[in-house]
Amino acid sequence: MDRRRGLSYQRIGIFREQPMSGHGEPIPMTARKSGPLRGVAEVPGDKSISHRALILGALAVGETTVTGLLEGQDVLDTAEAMRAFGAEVTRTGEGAWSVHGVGVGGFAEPKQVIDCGNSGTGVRLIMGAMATSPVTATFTGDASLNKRPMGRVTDPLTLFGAHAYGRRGGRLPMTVVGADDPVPVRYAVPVPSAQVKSAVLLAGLNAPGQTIVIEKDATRDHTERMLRGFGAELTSEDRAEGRVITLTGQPELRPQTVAVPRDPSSAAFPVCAALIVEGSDILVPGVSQNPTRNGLYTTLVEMGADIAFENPREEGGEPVADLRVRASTLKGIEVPEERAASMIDEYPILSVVAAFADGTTVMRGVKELRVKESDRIDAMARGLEACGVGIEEEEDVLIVHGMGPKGVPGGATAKTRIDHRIAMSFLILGLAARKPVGIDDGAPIATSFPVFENLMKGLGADIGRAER
Ligand SMILES: O=C(O)C1=C[C@@H](OP(=O)(O)O)[C@@H](O)[C@H](O)C1
Ligand SMILES: C=C(OP(=O)(O)O)C(=O)O
Repeated sequence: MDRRRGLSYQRIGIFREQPMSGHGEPIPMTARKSGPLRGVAEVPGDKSISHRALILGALAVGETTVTGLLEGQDVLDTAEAMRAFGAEVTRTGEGAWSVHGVGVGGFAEPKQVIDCGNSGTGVRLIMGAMATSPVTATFTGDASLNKRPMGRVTDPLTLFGAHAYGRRGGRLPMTVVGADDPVPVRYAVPVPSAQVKSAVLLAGLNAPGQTIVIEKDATRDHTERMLRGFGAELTSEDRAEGRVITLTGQPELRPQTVAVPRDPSSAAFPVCAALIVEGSDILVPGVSQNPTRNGLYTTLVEMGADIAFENPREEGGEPVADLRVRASTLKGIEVPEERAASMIDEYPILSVVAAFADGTTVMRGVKELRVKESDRIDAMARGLEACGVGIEEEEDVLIVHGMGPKGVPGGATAKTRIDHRIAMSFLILGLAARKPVGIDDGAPIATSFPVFENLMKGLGADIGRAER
């Protein structure tokens, strides 16, 4: 611990010794080779859409009701944050929530530090949402979130007139002083990031005039869809420079009824498990097929996956389908770089599937994985190597040499590094590897997929807590 820095934070009165949020005791878990997976996997609501429903509900005037909200810790932390900014947020039933919003520009100043736990989406979107209101807030998170870069969000927020004071390197804990007289901004997002884009758009809500965001590679568009749904004037055009999104500031947002579709990033785990566990045949209903999110599914089909996209329809303003998935013989492929944004959270589980494929899978353009809950390229590479899989890695590339019919040896314990997706990926690997695969800590799974263990067991997966 840097004592000098700790003291100076205390002197300026911002960073008193705040307890860092955590996930309690580690939960070691083990997965073993399983018989065919069968049944229906009803995965929880979309995490990205759940955060946005709470934040936009808090910025609307009147009562927004949400059904199918993901009740994972990341989203619960956002709910708590919205209360701290003055919204009334109530759970009315399973996945059913009510938000009485305070209106654009109506945020109150929080009386306590905002703890966003493990959630990059939560902290970055909330910073954006408050940055153009005359309030000051201090944000913190767990040991993983406090290592992640926040400058990518606070840089554009300062253009609106906000100020940010954090640890060196733009790390949490960080205090954001909202602009008294915000100005609108034109901003080309330098990294492919829906969180940065969304933070700028949410800040633009309380700036007069038009805020324009340009993204070279289109990232998930839930913020744009939902802003329109809440009555904001927003246009999105694909031009030579990329996707140009124009938002007219200071709208009165109208409260909505939001039905959150199921999360394609969570669905990825049972889907990929069914593909690699011999004889499996499962149904995963109502999974969002938003084109800015479905890159994994396109990739799996290219690898030879037997997935039927049944009953395509629209739910909660998003295209959804029921996925019927059967165990498949897969081949390694090159995943095109331009697909990365539409499957950014799915590379860890794709690298597991790739380990069982015949031939090599090359994933390029993936360096954003290094600044997620963990350095996901390193976490997957080390864990897969320990399980007997050949890996090559560069700053922006991950290559997996599939074991094909030989199968994956397994027989190792992977470090999950406070990263839910790493934890779930290695448990899925264990279901099809020759020897059991352990993880040192399954607790982070509760951030995005609290029912993961029971859902997978319900399909027939041999997953358990602690060594047996
Ligand atoms: O906007 C969002 O809801 C998210 C955007 C992505 O992050 P980046 O914006 O950092 O790529 C993704 O990894 C994260 O899980 C959710
Ligand atoms: C990267 C993720 O989330 P966040 O950035 O919100 O922590 C994720 O869920 O994989």
